[in-house]
Amino acid sequence: MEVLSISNLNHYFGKTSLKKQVLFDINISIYAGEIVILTGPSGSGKTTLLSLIGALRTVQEGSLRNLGEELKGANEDKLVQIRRRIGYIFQAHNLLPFLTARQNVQMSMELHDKINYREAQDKSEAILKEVGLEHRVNYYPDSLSGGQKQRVAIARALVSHPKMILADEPTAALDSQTGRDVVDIMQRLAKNNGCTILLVTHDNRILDVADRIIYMEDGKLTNRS
Ligand SMILES: Nc1ncnc2c1ncn2[C@@H]1O[C@H](COP(=O)(O)OP(=O)(O)OP(=O)(O)O)[C@@H](O)[C@H]1O
Repeated sequence: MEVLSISNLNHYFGKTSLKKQVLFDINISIYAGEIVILTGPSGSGKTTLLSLIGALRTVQEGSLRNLGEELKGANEDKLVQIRRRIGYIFQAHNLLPFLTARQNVQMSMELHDKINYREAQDKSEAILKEVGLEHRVNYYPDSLSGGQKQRVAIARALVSHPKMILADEPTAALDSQTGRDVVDIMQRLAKNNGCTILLVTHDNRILDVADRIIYMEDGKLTNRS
């Protein structure tokens, strides 16, 4: 089943004479449960494409259907609904420093779902255990290592069982073993939940987790696998 379908997508930054095209005629389909890595040189447009897919930026030209909804021309309400069905993991994990690991995970559930406090607490603790942080549930981000923070971010992205995970350089700040552990956890949890992962990375050490690798250069896609 197709979860993402992009056709003839173009994107521009700036206006009038400063207008610069950064994405050129992007066409891509991604299927349920696939792990796809998007890689390519710095400045080639990967983050721009990921943010369009994640409904974080307005689609200007072409068609982008994600999770059954057309994002081109979608109103803010629809964009919000789509964002709720996506888990985001970024290089800077964006944990709130004044909340513990559990509270960071739990808060995302309380924002998303109609769920009572006790249930949210249990689910948050269960997913932190799954990422190997059962001993760090009540720690604040400042007292966690980089890899542990990134695992909290993964737990937070996955706790609501999103159909899609979008990850931008999730291992960039990590040493190679920790980076490896983090993607292995993402892969395992996503496979268990039937979730699709689109991961932007420069990190050659993690390319093997992908079912498919898509290469981007100068705003264009080339399929090398
Ligand atoms: N808000 C913006 N305004 C103007 N130009 C932008 C903006 N964001 C990105 N760009 C330009 O768009 C192009 C693509 O940037 P993008 O961040 O998508 O590339 P990337 O492949 O993700 O790079 P990196 O791997 O370094 O993160 C670059 O030329 C960049 O300078």
